[in-house]
Amino acid sequence: MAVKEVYIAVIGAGGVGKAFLSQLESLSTRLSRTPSSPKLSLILLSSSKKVLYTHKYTALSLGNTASSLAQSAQEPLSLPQIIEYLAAAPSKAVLVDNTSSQDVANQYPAFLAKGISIVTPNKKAFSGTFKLWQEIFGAASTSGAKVYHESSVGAGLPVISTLKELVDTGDEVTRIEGVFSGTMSFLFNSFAPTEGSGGKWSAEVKKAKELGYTEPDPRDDLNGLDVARKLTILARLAGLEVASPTSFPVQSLIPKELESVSSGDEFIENLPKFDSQMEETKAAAEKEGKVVRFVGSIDVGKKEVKVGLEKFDRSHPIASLKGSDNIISFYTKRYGTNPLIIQGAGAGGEVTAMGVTGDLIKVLERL
Ligand SMILES: NC(=O)C1=CN([C@@H]2O[C@H](COP(=O)(O)OP(=O)(O)OC[C@H]3O[C@@H](n4cnc5c(N)ncnc54)[C@H](OP(=O)(O)O)[C@@H]3O)[C@@H](O)[C@H]2O)C=CC1
Ligand SMILES: N[C@@H](CC=O)C(=O)O
Ligand code: NA
Repeated sequence: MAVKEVYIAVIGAGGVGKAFLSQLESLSTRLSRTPSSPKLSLILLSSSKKVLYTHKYTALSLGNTASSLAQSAQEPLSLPQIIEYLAAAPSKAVLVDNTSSQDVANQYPAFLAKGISIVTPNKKAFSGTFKLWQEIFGAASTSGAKVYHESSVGAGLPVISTLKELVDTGDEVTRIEGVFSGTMSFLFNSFAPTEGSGGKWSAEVKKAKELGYTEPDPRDDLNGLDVARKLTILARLAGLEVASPTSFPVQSLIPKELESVSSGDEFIENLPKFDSQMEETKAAAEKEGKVVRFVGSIDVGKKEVKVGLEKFDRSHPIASLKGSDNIISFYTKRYGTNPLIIQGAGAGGEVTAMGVTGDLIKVLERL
C-alpha cells in the first residue's frame, strides 16, 4: 500500500456505528504493527445531533469515541461542509455512512466525485432511483474513488460480493430467492416455530427492535420495504433496471389501522391490539400442516420481483431457520439445479459492522 495515512469520517453511531468503531480500533491496532500499512485516522464522527472533528485533521482517539460524541458540544456539519472538509484532507479520505438516511445517500455522487471513497450498510442509495444508482457508479468510475456496500444485503454475509463475482466471471444468474430480512426471520422463527406454539407477534416485534435487528423505524421492516430495497439492489446487480423498491409487488404486515401513526414508538405501543391478525395468518398455515415465512424472489428472465408471505412445509430449509438467519439461493447457469446458498445471521450490530469493516479493508487495498 503506497498511501501513508487514510482519513476516516463516520456518520451514524447507533447499533452498527458503535460496533464499527470498535472494529475500526482493532483494525487500526493490527495495521499499526505492519510498517507498510497506512495509518488510519478517524477525523470526524457525527450523529444527527452532534459532531466530533478537528479543523487540522488531527486524529480523534479511537477509545470511547461514541461516549465522547455524546458529550460533544459541537453542532453537526452540513453534508456539503463534510464533503468540503474531506476533499481538502491532506491524504485519501473514506466516508463510512452508518445511517439509514436518504439525505446522506443522495450526496454519494458528490462525495465520490471529489475522490472520497464510501463504505456503508445503508440501502437507500443503491435502492433509490435508477438515476442515483447510475450517478454513484459513474462518479466512482470517473474519480477512481471506491464504493462498497456489502452489508446493504444480508448484513456481513458475502451476498453482494458473491453476486458480483458470479456476474463478473460470466455466469448467468437466472433466479435469486430466500429470506432477506433478519427481523422477519427472527419474528417468524419465534412467532410460528416449526415446533411448539411461539410467542405473541407484538412482543416478538418489540424484542427484534431491542436486539438491534430492525431498521431505526421498525415499520420499514414490517411494511416489506426493507426486503424490497435489498431485492432492488440484487436485481440491479444481476442486470435488471428495477426503477424503485415500490415498482413491484410488496406485501406489508402493517395493520391498516396503524398505517398513519406518527412514530415507530407509537406503532410498537399500539401493535398488541392487532395481534389477532397475525394469529389468523399463522392458523391458516397450520391448518395445512405448514408454517408461514416472509420471503422474496427475483426471476431474472421474466424480470419479475416479489416480496411477501408464503407457506412452507415444516421440513423446508426456509421453515427451519433459526434466530435472525437469512438464507439466499442463487440459481445460475453454472450451478445448474443445485443453487449456491448463503446462510447465517442477517442482522445485528456486530455482523453488520463486520461487512462494513471488510469493505473498508477492500478500499485500503485498492487506494
Ligand atoms: N441493524 C442491523 O442489523 C443492520 C443495519 N443495517 C443498516 O445499517 C444502518 C444503521 O443501522 P443501525 O445502526 O441499526 O441504526 P441506528 O438507528 O441504531 O443508528 C443510526 C445512526 O445514524 C444517525 N443518523 C441518522 N440520520 C443521520 C443524519 N442525517 N446525519 C447524521 N447521523 C444520522 C443516528 O443519529 P441520531 O441517533 O442522532 O439520530 C444514529 O447514530 C441502516 O442503514 C441499516 O439499514 C444493515 C444491515 C443490518
Ligand atoms: N432491518 C434489517 C437490517 C439489515 O438489513 C433486517 O432486519 O434485515
Ligand atoms: Na452482505
